Amino acid sequence: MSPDASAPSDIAERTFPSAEGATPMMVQFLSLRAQVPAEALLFYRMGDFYELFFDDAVRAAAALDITLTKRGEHQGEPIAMCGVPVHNAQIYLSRLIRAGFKVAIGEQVEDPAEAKKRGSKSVVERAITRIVTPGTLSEDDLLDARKSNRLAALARGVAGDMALAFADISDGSFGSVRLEPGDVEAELAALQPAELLVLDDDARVLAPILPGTTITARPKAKFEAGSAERRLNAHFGTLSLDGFGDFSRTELGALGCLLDYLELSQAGAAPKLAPPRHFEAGGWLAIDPAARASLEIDRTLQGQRKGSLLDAIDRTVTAPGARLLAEQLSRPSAVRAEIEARLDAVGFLHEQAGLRDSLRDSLKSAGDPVRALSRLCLERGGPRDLLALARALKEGERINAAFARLGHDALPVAIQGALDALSLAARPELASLVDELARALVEEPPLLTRDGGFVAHEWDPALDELRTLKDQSRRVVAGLQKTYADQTGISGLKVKHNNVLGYFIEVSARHGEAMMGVEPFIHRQTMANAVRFSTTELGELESKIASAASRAIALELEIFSRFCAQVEGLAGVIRAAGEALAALDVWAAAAHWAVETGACRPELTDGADLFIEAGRHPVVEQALTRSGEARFTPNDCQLDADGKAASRLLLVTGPNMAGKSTFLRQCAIIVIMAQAGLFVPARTVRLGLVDRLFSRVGAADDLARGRSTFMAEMIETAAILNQATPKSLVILDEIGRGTSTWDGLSIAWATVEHLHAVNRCRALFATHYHELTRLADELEGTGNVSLKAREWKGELVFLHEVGSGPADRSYGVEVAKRAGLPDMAVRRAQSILAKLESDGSPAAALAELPLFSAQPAPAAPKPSKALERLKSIDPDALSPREALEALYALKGLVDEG
Ligand SMILES: Nc1ncnc2c1ncn2[C@@H]1O[C@H](COP(=O)(O)OP(=O)(O)OP(=O)(O)O)[C@@H](O)[C@H]1O
Repeated sequence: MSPDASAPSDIAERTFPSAEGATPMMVQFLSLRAQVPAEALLFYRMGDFYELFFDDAVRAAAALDITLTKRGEHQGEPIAMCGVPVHNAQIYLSRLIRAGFKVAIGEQVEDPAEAKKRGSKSVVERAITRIVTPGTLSEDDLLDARKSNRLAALARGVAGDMALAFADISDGSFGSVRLEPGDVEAELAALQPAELLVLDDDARVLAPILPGTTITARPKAKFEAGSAERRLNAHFGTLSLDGFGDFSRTELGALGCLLDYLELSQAGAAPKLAPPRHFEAGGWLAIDPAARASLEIDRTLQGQRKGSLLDAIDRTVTAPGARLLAEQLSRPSAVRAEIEARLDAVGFLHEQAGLRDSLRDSLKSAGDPVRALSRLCLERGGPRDLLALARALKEGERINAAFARLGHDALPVAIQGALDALSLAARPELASLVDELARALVEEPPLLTRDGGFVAHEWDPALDELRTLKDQSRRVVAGLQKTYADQTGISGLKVKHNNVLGYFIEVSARHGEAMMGVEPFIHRQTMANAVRFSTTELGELESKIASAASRAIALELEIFSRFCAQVEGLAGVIRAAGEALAALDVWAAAAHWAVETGACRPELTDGADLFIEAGRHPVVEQALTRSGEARFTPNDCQLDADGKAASRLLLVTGPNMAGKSTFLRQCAIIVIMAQAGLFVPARTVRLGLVDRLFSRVGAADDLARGRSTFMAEMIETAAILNQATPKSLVILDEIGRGTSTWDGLSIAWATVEHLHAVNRCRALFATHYHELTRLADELEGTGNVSLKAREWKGELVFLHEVGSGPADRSYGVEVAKRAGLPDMAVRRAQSILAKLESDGSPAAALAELPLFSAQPAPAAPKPSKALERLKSIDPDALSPREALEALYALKGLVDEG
């Protein structure tokens, strides 16, 4: 969601009043306020509420649509205030975060009773325990289960180099990559961070082009490599980071800045991250932002997941699997061995239907162990997280056993690696943790540790004893009801409990009188219809029960933290197991989808070819199947950048609506899916790996950056011509539409020539300029294909079939007619087209009258008899009498009409 209007960029400029003349509580508030970044709102805990004051209150009330009130005065002005209840603060937090706010939490860190001991006016101690920002979330209800939530940092090196670091504290991943300045946009588009840390200047440039990302400016010092290195070493307990990878100084700066921000946001308790991974630049298929958007890989042009490629092919059954698939699709690999390894895994599961189904069944119970692990390491987890870990690891073991039963001695390496990561037999410490957790926790533990009740019976004798004591005392209390009833002879006497009186005896008002002053009853309360008493015995039992309960809770909490410590100690292997489950889910899902849709394994080569036989567009095909309107027509594509086996560049022509864009997009999507390690929607595909994918399909304004459609198109075309290499794939659709015909044709022409002669890359170029098709005769390695259409009984029928050779004509006017253009306009278009086609130049057509004057001229009125007669009269030749007669005759003719 884009930031709300009330989450303004000017928020950093805010100031709060000085503490002069403030009440002690306001002094504390203002001092906490000064500790948090200006742009964050402060949730100040007061009992059961988080209160907001001053400007924070005004902004939060507007964003949350809650009542803005006042609380006292400060420096003669009323203090604006609003608040949210603590018990459902998460809902408000999530709304504020989604609206682009950051929220600092000022918690009470002292028991109010302790504060009272210092004097009745003393203020409860409070501290900032966390700053919640879009990139630093770990709570389930603040996160999208099927989407990663990344924090990224972009650093600039002294030598002009750049680096991007990224982390997801919800799963602990952490890494960085070096970047060329020209790659920044593509990299950010692939990563889609929830929050990006940058230097001030970059914030201004990047904010308009990353609408879904919160941009947070950080001071230059935070990117400094030396202190970053020290910070990283301290976090990982290492002396050098060399063991993790070959990081540049700029990468270290980015990693350090990111870690510093995490520490700030978690108030010092930095989450346990996985050791940083260094990613090689060039290890991925770079997809330029325009291509990513127009191919609708993980969201449509309208920003929705539904209708995207990811949505159409996602058959994962776990949230971590869904996140991994999204990640692999948005960042396909360019390393052949890596892709082949994934394809081997998918291929194996493609063949093993039974195993695949049982694997998918098992995975359904595996949950989201990596996010549970992160919450536990952040001390934000609960008993359900512990249980989730144990269940996932147990499921992993079952999966391992299922593969072992099959007795395959040659499993694909990737699958074997995942199974090894899941093997508990190889990790006795983990195995015993899983076993202990399964025994220690109840079947359905509560969400929070706070109230206890999650440790199973018979796990800890001391806990059982306390629980027995509590239960026994309760039974004794229940027994006392009968004793007291017998003693007083009041059968309606009840022993009840509430938080004020604890256990008490309640009798009706009528009986109450009789019990007054009678031993052992002590009068406590007289109500309208009832009287309440206590006894010393009940009081003693009460405190016995209470102390047993609080000791039991303390013991449960101790057991919980012991487990947490064990989990943290094994975080690395647990994370690896969680990642293995996610990977298995993706492979099984890809295989499942491939069987469902008849997809094939792509053959990868080191060449520069792209041979697609019977390729399909998975999203368009799915839409057609669902609507039942038509069947998708598969199409072939043959490209070879070396120009040996096929053309390097294909000009694609054909009528509007014939399927040109679909054809172009499906070729790009097949490349993306293949390099993501997935089976592809085609009969066969042979693909020489692509290093960069560019596409300009469909016109869109870039109003955020003040660019018209034509300007945006030209900037993107310039980027393509400047960057495409012989290993790239370029998809261009109707370049040069948004300007005059001759300008457009010239630009399109020059673009084709440049791609052919300079970039020498594989390219598909769809155009309506038929003049361009002649280039195929001039330029070696350039060919024509077209989408076929037929006229049948005066109607245009699209075959959606790609055939060789250029299109004979464009049928644009017929398409306009089908779209419902008024008849008059259609007829006029037909006549202009006929003129243009016969004269070859617009001049003749332009010489004609514009549209509405072109209607047939009204027939000239028939000359009237009276007029003809009048014309024939020569007045000088008439006598006065003859003139009078002529006048009568004329009048007669006029009257006749
Ligand atoms: N191969 C196909 N099989 C079946 N239907 C198809 C196929 N390709 C396209 N279509 C249908 O035709 C519609 C138009 O396709 P597309 O947008 O690709 O046409 P186009 O030639 O690019 O049109 P324009 O030149 O107007 O942009 C699609 O929405 C789809 O419903």
